[in-house]
Amino acid sequence: MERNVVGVVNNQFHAHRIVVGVVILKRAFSSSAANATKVAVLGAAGGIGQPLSLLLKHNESISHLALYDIVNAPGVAADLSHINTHSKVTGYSPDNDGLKHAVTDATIIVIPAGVPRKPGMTRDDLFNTNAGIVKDLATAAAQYAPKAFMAVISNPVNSTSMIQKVTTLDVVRSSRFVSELKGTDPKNENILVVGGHSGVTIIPLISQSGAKFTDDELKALTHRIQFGGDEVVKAKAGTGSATLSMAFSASRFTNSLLRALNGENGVVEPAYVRSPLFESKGVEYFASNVELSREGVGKIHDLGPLSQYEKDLLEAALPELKKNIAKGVDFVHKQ
Ligand SMILES: NC(=O)c1ccc[n+]([C@@H]2O[C@H](COP(=O)([O-])OP(=O)(O)OC[C@H]3O[C@@H](n4cnc5c(N)ncnc54)[C@H](O)[C@@H]3O)[C@@H](O)[C@H]2O)c1
Ligand SMILES: O=C(O)C[C@H](O)C(=O)O
Repeated sequence: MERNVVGVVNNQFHAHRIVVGVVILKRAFSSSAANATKVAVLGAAGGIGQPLSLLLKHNESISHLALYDIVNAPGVAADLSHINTHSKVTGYSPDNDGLKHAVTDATIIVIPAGVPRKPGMTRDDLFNTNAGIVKDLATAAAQYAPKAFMAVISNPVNSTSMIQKVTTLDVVRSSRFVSELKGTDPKNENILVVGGHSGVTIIPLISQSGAKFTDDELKALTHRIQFGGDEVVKAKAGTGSATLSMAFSASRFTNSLLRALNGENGVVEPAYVRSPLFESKGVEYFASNVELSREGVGKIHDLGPLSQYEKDLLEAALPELKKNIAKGVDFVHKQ
């Protein structure tokens, strides 16, 4: 979903652009595919890949889970395959055309492959390494699975994706952080987060939830949501960034996309997609609520009413987002 992030590109016609982005949309989902749904996870042996694969093993809509990584994917697959849910699990390494076999006939390809941050690094510092990894994987996906929808998790998603779940993680965090402050059930706290997925580009629209906070509380809460990833990077002290909450979020997004591909109406998730919302300001990709459909991205929702505080957050986010997007686009053009 990788352009938690950027636009929806039909990879049949824009295969060379997949590089930057992550996700891609595609064509109509056939009813036979609905009965035999293969999901491929690329980077499946990593900190996100393993718990994500575990969660997907529990998804009854998936008939085949194909796991690929440069290390250990066959072992992870063997382990998961003993879980008594109905889906088949297969694991692939780069040997013997493993990547090709992993993605062929996939309906959805989720990409958590890549290097995570260490304390003191920004997501943007990961660009040089991760853009190349995503490019290689997305190129193979375009070649062997041209109909698949791709969801890219690899950071910096503001620059690497075309439709992503990243905003799902920000929404999951916001719900939890607000419920902690108010002492409520997080299931009832639906906080929309729009923009992008890095620092000031993360714009929580808390006013729409009806929750009342003092100015200081609101400022602190907004900062915590914008820098929730840094909180985890710091706590993990050099051993990685968020994996379990990201796996949960990616699993939620994948499940929503499967429901929409199977014909369910009204499935809405925040997603970073090519968007008309701020195109006139030169920002071509923007995360907002998106109705998922058989075609991937359906209706892109407006932001709704914003408080003055949120309007100011938006003004601060747009120039940074524009820069992030330009970086991904430049990378693609140089290939
Ligand atoms: N979008 C988000 O909200 C979000 C949240 C958390 C983490 N992330 C990003 O996700 C990425 C992965 O994080 P992690 O904690 O799982 O890292 P990790 O290092 O634990 O796992 C990454 C996995 O990718 C594999 N890999 C590397 N190159 C590969 C290639 N060419 N093909 C296949 N597999 C390859 C590695 O072998 C490893 O198993 C990082 O870039 C991180 O910043 C994004
Ligand atoms: O912070 C990171 O680098 C990982 C991820 O983007 C997050 O928000 O947790």
